[in-house]
Amino acid sequence: MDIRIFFTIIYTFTISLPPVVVGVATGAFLFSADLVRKINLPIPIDFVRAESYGSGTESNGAPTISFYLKVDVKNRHVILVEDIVDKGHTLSCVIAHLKSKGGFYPFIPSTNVTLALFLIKCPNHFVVGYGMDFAELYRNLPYVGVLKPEHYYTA
Ligand SMILES: O=P(O)(O)OC[C@H]1O[C@H](OP(=O)(O)OP(=O)(O)O)[C@H](O)[C@@H]1O
Repeated sequence: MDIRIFFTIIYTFTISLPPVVVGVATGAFLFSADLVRKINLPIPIDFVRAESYGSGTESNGAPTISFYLKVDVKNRHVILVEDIVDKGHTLSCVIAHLKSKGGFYPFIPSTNVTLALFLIKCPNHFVVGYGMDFAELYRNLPYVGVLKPEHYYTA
């Protein structure tokens, strides 16, 4: 059997396992919780922690990401759950890491990542609530709101 066909069969088999849900904490914790309760399968759920905004409203451009996944994502389909994408630094770091965990079958990455994003369209305002924060506050609001600039401008 051609080696590529062999690995494609293995890939098809492994990728047909139930997906692994990986939420990006902290912001995506409520969306992740709501999302997984709609999935009627015995699926593993885990989180990575990422932070680049600190207590301000601008990304520092270099997210601090802690990967302490308890779940093995190798050869699995990962549903990556994010609350919001702004500059995209966090997302690209996390995806690169997840893919590096999986290695490659010939020609095919063995860890597939699909993004489940909460805020797909967002006006150009600083939004909080439903997991999203300003200086660690407002995450528990049961809705998404716009933070008035007077709350974060000090000068
Ligand atoms: O596309 P980017 O510019 O990288 O920004 C998006 C990220 O910023 C926020 O996280 P934050 O750094 O505020 O940490 P938090 O999830 O703990 O609130 C948000 O939850 C995303 O993960």
